[in-house]
Amino acid sequence: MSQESARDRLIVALDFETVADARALIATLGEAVSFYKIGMELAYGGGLALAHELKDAGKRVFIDLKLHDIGATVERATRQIARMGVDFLTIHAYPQTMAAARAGAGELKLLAVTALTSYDDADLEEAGYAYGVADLVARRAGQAKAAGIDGLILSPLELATIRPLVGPDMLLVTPGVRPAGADVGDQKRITTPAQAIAASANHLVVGRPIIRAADPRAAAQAIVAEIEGA
Ligand SMILES: O=c1ccn([C@@H]2O[C@H](COP(=O)(O)O)[C@@H](O)[C@H]2O)c(=O)[nH]1
Repeated sequence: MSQESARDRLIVALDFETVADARALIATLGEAVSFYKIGMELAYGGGLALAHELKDAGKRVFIDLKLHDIGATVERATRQIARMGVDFLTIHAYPQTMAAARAGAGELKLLAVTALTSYDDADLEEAGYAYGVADLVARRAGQAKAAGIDGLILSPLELATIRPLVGPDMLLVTPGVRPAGADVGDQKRITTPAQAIAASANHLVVGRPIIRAADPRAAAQAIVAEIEGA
């Protein structure tokens, strides 16, 4: 059971083309949101600098760059990101990548991406994997724990089987979250916020259902209320 407040368990994905668009959303959300994710789209548009602004404003920051390269490069890139003083960084859950990131991370918390939430069994087979989603996520969860990784990115559908495997201290962070009736988009493995929290997610990552909502602040507050009531 997470000790964090419902508000602190929601991470809003700043999936915008420009820093100006991201700043406008952050201003709209105000105190309703305390934790933000900067992913590839915004990072490649100058958004990494926003991480410092967010930290200075007392927010928590998750850098979602899903590092994966030869070990030396991953270790050095992870060390650079750790110097930014952010809270979470994603890496792909390959053993070499996880070991290298661990070596560079210091106090920065690492989250290993097990199987993207836009993938189902057929997508994994097409990509050449010998495992379906359930087996691949379980295998990578075990490897991440052995590598001393702090947490996992997985879909809420895997929480019930993975939590007992990794124990209470591993951070389980789930994209693939949709309030009832929300547009699913390209996500394939989803639940509602309440279902994800009830299944032991520490944090939920939500993008479009908030950032593309007609009233993003109300959408975020509704998800925080759903987390609280779960
Ligand atoms: O497996 C993964 C890993 C990362 N993501 C990221 O989370 C958000 C989800 O956005 P929505 O708009 O709520 O679908 C997005 O930034 C992804 O890059 C993921 O969805 N699945």
